Amino acid sequence: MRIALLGFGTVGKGVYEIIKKAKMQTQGLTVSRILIRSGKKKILPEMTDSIAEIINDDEVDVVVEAIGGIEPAHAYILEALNHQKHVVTANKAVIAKYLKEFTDVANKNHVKFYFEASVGGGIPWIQGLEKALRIDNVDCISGIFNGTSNFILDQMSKNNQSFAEVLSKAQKLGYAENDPSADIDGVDIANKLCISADIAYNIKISDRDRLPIFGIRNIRSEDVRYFERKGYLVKLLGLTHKLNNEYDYVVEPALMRKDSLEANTPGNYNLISLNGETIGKLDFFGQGAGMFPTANAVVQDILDIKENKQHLERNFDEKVQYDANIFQQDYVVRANFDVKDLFKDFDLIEEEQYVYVHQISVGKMHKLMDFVLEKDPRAFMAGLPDTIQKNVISNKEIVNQGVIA
Ligand SMILES: NC(=O)C1=CN([C@@H]2O[C@H](COP(=O)(O)OP(=O)(O)OC[C@H]3O[C@@H](n4cnc5c(N)ncnc54)[C@H](OP(=O)(O)O)[C@@H]3O)[C@@H](O)[C@H]2O)C=CC1
Ligand SMILES: N[C@@H](CC=O)C(=O)O
Repeated sequence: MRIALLGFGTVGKGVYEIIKKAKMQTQGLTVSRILIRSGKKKILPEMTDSIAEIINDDEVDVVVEAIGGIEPAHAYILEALNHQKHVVTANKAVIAKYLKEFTDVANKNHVKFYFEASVGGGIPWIQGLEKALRIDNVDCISGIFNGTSNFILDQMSKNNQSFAEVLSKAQKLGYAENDPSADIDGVDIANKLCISADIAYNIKISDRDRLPIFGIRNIRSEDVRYFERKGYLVKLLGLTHKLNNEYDYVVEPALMRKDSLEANTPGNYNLISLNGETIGKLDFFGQGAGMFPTANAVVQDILDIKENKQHLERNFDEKVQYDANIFQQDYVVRANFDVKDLFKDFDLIEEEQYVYVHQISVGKMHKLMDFVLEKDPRAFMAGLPDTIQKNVISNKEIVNQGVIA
C-alpha cells in the first residue's frame, strides 16, 4: 500500500517514522511521496512540492493530510477522494467543518475517509464511540479533549509555573496548534466536540457561532491556588448532552474535585467519556497530543483501510435542535468590578475576589460573561459540574444525566 504524506511537520514525520520501522503489522506500507511547500529544501527523495503529481499518481493508494488548517487542506482532501484515493487526516478544524461533504464524496468514489487522530490524538476514541453506537444511543459526551490546555493547567498546578512559560513548553513538545490560541481559547476542543457530536447524534453542527465556548486564556496562578485550597483542580472541558430531539454543548473551564478522574488526568493526556444506554459510562484515556501518539492513530486508520475494516456509516441527517439551556449548574466568576448586579436574579456567595452564582443555565451564564468581558477583558469563570442539574425553568425530562452527574 503506497502512501502520500501531505505535510512533514510533527504528525507527518511521526507517520513516516512509524512506517519506516516496518513492524509486522506495518509491513507492506510505503511512504512513496511527501508534499512540502514550494521553495523548501527536498531532503528526502520522496519529497515534491506538486500536489498534482501526487493526485495524478495512480500508484498512491492513501493520502494522509497533515498540513492542518482549512485551505488548501479541504481542496486537497476533495481532490484526493475524487481521484479514488483513500484519505486519512488528523485535521479536526477541516473535519468539523466538512465531515458530511468528505463522507459523501468518499462514498460516491467508493473510498474511505478516516480521521481517528483528529479527536483525542492516540486514543481510539472515534472507534470506541462508533462501537458504542452499534448498540446504544449515546446521550452524553464529556471530558478533556485538548493536550495543550491540560498540560498548561497541570504544570501551573504542579510546578507553579506561569501560563506563558508552560505554553511555550507545549509548543516545543509539538502539542500546540500552529496558532495556539485555538488550544487556549477552547476552539480546538469545540472542533473535537463537534466531530464527536456529529457522529454520536448523526447530525451536522453548522451554526458554530451560537455555541458557548470559554477558554483558559485569563486564568492566573492565583486562581489555580485559590481553587486548590477549595479542593478543586481547574480543567478545560467539552460537554454535550442529548435529550429527546435536543442537544446542548459547551466548552468551558470546570472545577473538578481532586479525587475525580479528570483532576488526575496529567500532562498532555486526554480523558473522554461517553454515556450509553446499556454500556453506561465509558472512559477513554491516553495521550491526546504529540508526534507519536497522533501518528499511531493515523497509521491505525491506514491499516484499517489495508485490511478493509469498515467504520460506522453515518449520513449526518438527523434533525436534532441545539438548546443552550437544558442544564444549569453553579459557576464562579472573577472580575475586577462588582458583578453582583449583573447576576442579581441568582443566589450569590462572595468570597475573596470570587463570586459564586447558584444554578444558572449554561446559555445564560455565557451570555452574561460576554457583558463581564466587555468591562474586564481579563475576567475568568469556571463551572462546577458536581452541581449540574436539569434546568428548573425547562420542563424537559432528563432520561439520564449522563457521565457528569
Ligand atoms: N501535533 C499534534 O499533537 C496533533 C496535531 N493534529 C493535527 O494534525 C495536523 C498537523 O499538525 P502538526 O503536524 O502538529 O502541524 P505542523 O505545523 O507541525 O506540520 C504541518 C506541516 O505542513 C506543512 N504545510 C502547511 N501547509 C502546507 C502546504 N500548503 N503545502 C505543503 N506543506 C504544508 C508545514 O510546513 P511549514 O512548516 O513550512 O509551515 C508543516 O511542515 C493539524 O491539523 C493538527 O491539528 C491532530 C492531533 C494531534
Ligand atoms: N493541539 C492539540 C493537538 C491534538 O489534537 C492538543 O493540544 O490537543
